[in-house]
Amino acid sequence: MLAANPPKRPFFLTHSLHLSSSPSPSFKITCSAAAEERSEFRLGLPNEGHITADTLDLLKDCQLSIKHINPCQYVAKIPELSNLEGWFQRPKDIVRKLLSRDLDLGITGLDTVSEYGQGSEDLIIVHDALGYGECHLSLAIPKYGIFENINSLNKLAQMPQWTREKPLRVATGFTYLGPKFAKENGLDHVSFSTADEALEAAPAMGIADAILGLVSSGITLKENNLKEIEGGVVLRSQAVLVASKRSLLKMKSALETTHEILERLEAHLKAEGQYTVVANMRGNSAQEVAERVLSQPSLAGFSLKGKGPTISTVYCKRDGQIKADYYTIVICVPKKALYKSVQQLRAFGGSRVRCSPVTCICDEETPRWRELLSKLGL
Ligand SMILES: Nc1ncnc2c1ncn2[C@@H]1O[C@H](COP(=O)(O)OP(=O)(O)OP(=O)(O)O)[C@@H](O)[C@H]1O
Ligand SMILES: O=P(O)(O)OC[C@H]1O[C@H](OP(=O)(O)OP(=O)(O)O)[C@H](O)[C@@H]1O
Ligand SMILES: [Mg+2]
Repeated sequence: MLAANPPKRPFFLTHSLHLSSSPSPSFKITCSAAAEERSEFRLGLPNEGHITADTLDLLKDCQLSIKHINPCQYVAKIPELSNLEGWFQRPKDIVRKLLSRDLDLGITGLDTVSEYGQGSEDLIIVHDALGYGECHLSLAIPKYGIFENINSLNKLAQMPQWTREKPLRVATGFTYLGPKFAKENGLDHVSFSTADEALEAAPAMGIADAILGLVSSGITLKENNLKEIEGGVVLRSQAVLVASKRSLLKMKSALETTHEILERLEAHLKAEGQYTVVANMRGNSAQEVAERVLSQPSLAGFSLKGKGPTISTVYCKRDGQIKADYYTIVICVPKKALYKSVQQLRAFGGSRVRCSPVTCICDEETPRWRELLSKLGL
C-alpha cells in the first residue's frame, strides 16, 4: 500500500520472534464437527482484495456463475455444480478454514497457502498457476543510510551492526516464512515483528530495519525509498486452487466436483491467448499446400503436438463436375504471433484469413488430474 493511502488498519508491532526459537509457534487447528456431515462442497473465494475480481472473472470464463443469494451474505450458489457453494472469505481465512475443514476447496495466493498452511500435509494444491495475483515475497531494505551500498542478502548478513543483542529487525506479516527463510539462509542475528499493513512505513518510522512483504509492480517499495536485494526473494506467488486432502478423500462426490472444476479451469487457461487461424489456400493438392506451409518453420511450429496442419478441400461445381477448388488450412497460434502468421500464410498463397480466439481446449485428460490422484494416493 502506498504511504499516501490511509491504512485500513493501524500498524501493530506486537511481539518479536527470535530465530533461536523454531519458526512461528504452531497453532492448533480444531476440526469442525459438522464437516463430516455436510453434503455440500464448499469453495472459499477471496473477498474484497487484489485477487477477487480476477477470481470471479476466471470462474465466469469457465462458465461457473457465482450467484449471490443476497448481496450482504458471504455465501453464493454456483448453479452449474449443484452441490458446490462459494464462500467469500479473507485470503488467509480460506487457508485456516481449509485446515479446520470449514471449507473444502479454495482460491487464494500461494504465499497465503505457504504462510498459513505451514507445510500441512492436509493441504493439496490442485492448480498451481491460475495466471493472476502474481507477486513475490521479498526482503527489502532502505536505499539510504547504512544500507546504501548493500545490495545482496550475503552483504546484509555480514554487516557488523547485527549482533545477538541487537539483531536486524524485520517487520513482516509472514512470521512463519520469514524466520524459516532466515534460518535456511544463514541470517543469524535477526528478529521478526508482526505487522499486518502499511509495512513499507516501518523502516522510515524507525520501527524496523527491513521489511519482508509482497511486491508486485514494485511501486510501493520505490515510493517508500526501499529496495529489494539479490537473494532476498522468499517465494514467487500467484493465485492457486487448493483443497483439503481429507475433504477430497472423505466427502461424497468431492472428487467428481473437483475434477469438473479442474477440467473447466484447464480448458480455459490452456486456450487463453490462443487464436484459431483459418485461411483459404490456393494449390494443386492438400499435400502440396501442407508441404508449402511446413517448409516455413515458424508456421509448422504451431501444429498440435507435432501433428498438423489440418487441411481440408473446398469443392465447387464447374461445368457440371465437382472439383477441388481450393484448400482450407487451420492452425492454432498464440496472440503475439498472430499477425506474423497471417502475413506468412498470405506469402504462401493464402487468401481470406479468419482469426478467432479459442475459448477452451479440452484434452482427453488433464495432467493436473493425474497429479492430484497421485498426491491423494489413488
Ligand atoms: N500488489 C499485489 N498485486 C497482486 N497480487 C497481490 C498483491 N498483493 C497481494 N497480492 C496477492 O493477493 C492475495 C490477497 O491479498 P489482499 O491484499 O487482497 O489481501 P490481504 O492483504 O492478504 O488480506 P486482508 O483482507 O486481511 O487485508 C495475496 O495473498 C497475494 O497472493
Ligand atoms: O509492488 P506493488 O504493486 O506496489 O504492490 C505491493 C503492495 O501491495 C500489497 O499491499 P496491499 O495493497 O494489499 O495493502 P495491505 O498492506 O493493506 O495488504 C503489498 O502488501 C504491498 O504493500
Ligand atoms: Mg494486502
